[in-house]
Amino acid sequence: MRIDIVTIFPEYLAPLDVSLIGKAAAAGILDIRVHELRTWTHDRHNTVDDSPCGGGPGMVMKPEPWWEALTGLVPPGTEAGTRLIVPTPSGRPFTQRVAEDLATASHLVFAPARYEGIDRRFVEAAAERMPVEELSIGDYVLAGGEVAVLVMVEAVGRLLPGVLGNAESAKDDSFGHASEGGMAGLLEGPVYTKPATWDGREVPPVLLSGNHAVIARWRRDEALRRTAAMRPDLIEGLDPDALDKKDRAR
Ligand SMILES: N#Cc1c(-c2ccc3ccn(Cc4cccnc4)c3c2)n[nH]c1N
Repeated sequence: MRIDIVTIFPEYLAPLDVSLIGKAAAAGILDIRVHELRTWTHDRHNTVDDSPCGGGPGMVMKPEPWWEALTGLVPPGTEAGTRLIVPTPSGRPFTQRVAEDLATASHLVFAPARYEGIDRRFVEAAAERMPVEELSIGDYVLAGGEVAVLVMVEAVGRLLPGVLGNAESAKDDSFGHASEGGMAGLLEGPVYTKPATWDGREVPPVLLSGNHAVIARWRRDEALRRTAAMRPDLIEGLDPDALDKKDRAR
């Protein structure tokens, strides 16, 4: 997967060189390219913003540099397989299901804006050339879209074949599809490691029993318990077929 990120703060995306995503890029699974939006400006001050039409606070990002950037990165006629992602507080929720959908694309272009956002006409013009997703990572207000891009690239990148090692798997992710069984659709339950006793606190004996069926049952019970406590909305949304008889007996 090729990922292009256009921003006025390229240094904000430095974390993508680290850890899981950095290793995936080094392995060639991801081809991540970060671009400075001002590359596509032509005035002496490399202007990317202007005052909002109709008045109001702040500044709005001009459509021209974004359009030139998009056209430079995705020349007309080469849009097949490319999706434009625009982080915005007014977008539809970015969820695990959205991440799974984006993971099927061959090319993602991210447009993290600043100020009050990008002139609407850029999104409208882009949508005539390729699918555009306006996405929000949560119900809080950030100062720009770069943090959202870090979140989205990690959530999507980890789903690509070869990114997670054999020891880890996205199969049982929280928020995954409950219908796939396992913990999918539920929050993660508690995790423990050695020592068996720490601070006078014991690891639950079942985890030391070696009985994998009983351990799996205990873990599912704990996942259900945590989900009911922290995210009852997810319980309501679970596919009934994904709940087995013992779950229903809880
Ligand atoms: N995804 C996402 C986001 C953002 C977000 C994303 C892009 C931009 C670009 C500019 N701003 C600042 C801004 C603009 C308009 C009103 N209020 C604030 C952004 C915020 N905030 N919260 C989220 N969950």
